[in-house]
Amino acid sequence: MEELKMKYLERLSELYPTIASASTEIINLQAILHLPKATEHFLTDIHGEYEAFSHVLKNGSGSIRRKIDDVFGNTMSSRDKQSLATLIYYPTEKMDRIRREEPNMEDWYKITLYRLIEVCKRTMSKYTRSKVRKALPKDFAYVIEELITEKADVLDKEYYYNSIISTIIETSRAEEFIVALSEVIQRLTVDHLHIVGDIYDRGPGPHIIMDKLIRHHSVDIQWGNHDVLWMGAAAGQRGCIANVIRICARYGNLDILEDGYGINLLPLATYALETYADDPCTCFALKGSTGYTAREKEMEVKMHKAISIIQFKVEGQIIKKNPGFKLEKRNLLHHIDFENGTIELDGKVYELLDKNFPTIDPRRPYALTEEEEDIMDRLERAFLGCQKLQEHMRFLLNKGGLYKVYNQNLLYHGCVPLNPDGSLKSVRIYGKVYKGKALYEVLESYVRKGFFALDKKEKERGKDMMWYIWLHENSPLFGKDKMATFERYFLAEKETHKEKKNPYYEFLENEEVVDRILAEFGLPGEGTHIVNGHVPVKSKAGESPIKCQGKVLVIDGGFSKAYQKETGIAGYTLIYNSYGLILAAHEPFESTEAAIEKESDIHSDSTIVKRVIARKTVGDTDIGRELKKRIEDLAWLLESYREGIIAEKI
Ligand SMILES: O=P(O)(O)OC[C@H]1O[C@](O)(COP(=O)(O)O)[C@@H](O)[C@@H]1O
Ligand SMILES: [Mn+2]
Repeated sequence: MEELKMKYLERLSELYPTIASASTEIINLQAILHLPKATEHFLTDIHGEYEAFSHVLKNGSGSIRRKIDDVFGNTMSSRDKQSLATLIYYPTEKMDRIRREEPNMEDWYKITLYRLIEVCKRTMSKYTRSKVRKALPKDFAYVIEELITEKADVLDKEYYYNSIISTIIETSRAEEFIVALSEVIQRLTVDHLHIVGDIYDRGPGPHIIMDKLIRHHSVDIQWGNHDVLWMGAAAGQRGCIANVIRICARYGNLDILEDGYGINLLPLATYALETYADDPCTCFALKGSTGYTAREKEMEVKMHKAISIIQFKVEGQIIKKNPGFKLEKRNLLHHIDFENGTIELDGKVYELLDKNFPTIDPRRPYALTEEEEDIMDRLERAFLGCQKLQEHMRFLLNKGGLYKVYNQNLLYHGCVPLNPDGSLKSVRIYGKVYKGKALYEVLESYVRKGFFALDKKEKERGKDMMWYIWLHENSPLFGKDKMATFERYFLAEKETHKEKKNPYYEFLENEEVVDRILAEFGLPGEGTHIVNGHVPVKSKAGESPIKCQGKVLVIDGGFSKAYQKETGIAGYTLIYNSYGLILAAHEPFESTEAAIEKESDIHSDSTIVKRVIARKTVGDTDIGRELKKRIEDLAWLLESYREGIIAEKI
């Protein structure tokens, strides 16, 4: 036998030193292969909406409610079922309310514990004992296991069971126990979470979402253009920093930076107040600014204008530094006629809605003033030095990437850039040409270089590449011909605001093109899907998230409040369980408060995208494939023991 093989066999025999231990492991693994496939959830374009996000995580996009229905059927009223569901989502808060109204808490504890244990049993039924054990809270692990496993050798099961429950109540541990059970149910309902990009921007709590994701037991993230923008900012790329601040200002969310990340915006605020003292900055009105005083609003509007102008200048510099990006056309400041307050674009003269540019020198329009330079300098240091932001970005780097292939599904945020004829578009990145998967891979490598490269030039390239990914026509995460930020602020003519999508979006119903993309990423054949976010699905206008007979699922349903008037719903969750693919469309989420008080849930309207003929098992998944390989190796070890090639190690 080859030396290497023998070495491997020896190593394996250290782990499974006897015939008995190797065969037991084979039996265990075989058993796992036959368990139903664990549930995966896919969420996308969360855009800082942490309350809705957290609710969807808690309710498993309706999965917990479905479990309650399965367990109790008609034996429980719909109201009671909803109460039980709310308790599972928000156990502490719900019990605070119940205590105020319930005359007999002891009775309530008994009934509730009984019900929770039943739901718990159902939730755990498809996992191995060892997996369940790992999910159990330390304090209650033993008791929960006693309660959820059938005790064949205990004669009076009911008595045994009741006495455990009574002891829990007598020792005043009922509420803690209820919280523990609820959390286990939540935890095991969603086994794995996929985030298909855009955690950041528009909504108020991306940093809270990141904290939650970091604590989540099993998650992967495909970066969205907004996430990469924040990554670029955290790496100190000035174009990204300016955009991040501008978007926070636009949505009245500067406190994400100030309170959430502790980034000092005072230099920018003072500068904006001075520079635009008498300027109403009407073009820079805020999109969401509830809870602001008039003075606060005034200040934010001025900051919004100040950082936007800085952004246009800084971007001009990046474009000049990187001629390979071919973005000269997007440099617009030098087309402004500052005397007349107009701009010439493609031979046409437009009147500017705002004519006050005290900080732009018409001879050197892209040069920062001394003060602006100083502000950017400080901001750069603040972003680079913010520990929490760096931690969040490190998490994105570790758990994420630009795309993922998982259980026969291809996940990415935006698109695969295509030519008008549907073929893969070739894109030049720092002098070399890439397309399809290779394009994704080179871009991802540059993102990582932007953080980790030792070579200064490569690191700089990596940083600029993050800005490129944010807004470039050839970026798979952006996929539109231009980002019309300048036009949207300064021009009334709507046609100039138009951002034309890459041909990719026209081919979503074209099976040949879709199959080609899937094959490009190593997924030829049946039973594969593309899961895509980024472009809000206008379900109100009759658009369906299910494209190409279910091969493509575009699941950006507008968690972002700003987009709900277009989409008509509050986001989608795709659920992939052992029975197939289900798409849940959520109705707008009012508030956590209402969810607890009124027991209102995100109404999840579910569509079955695909029902499998035979229930999917672990054996059908990526993990299953790995387990099968392990079984093969173990069988080889076993044979080697039996054939005398290797000795047992007892
Ligand atoms: O509506 P807002 O916040 O002004 O943002 C508009 C900009 O956001 C983008 O839609 C990008 O954000 P998304 O990735 O969420 O689509 C740009 O194409 C557009 O210029
Ligand atoms: Mn996006």
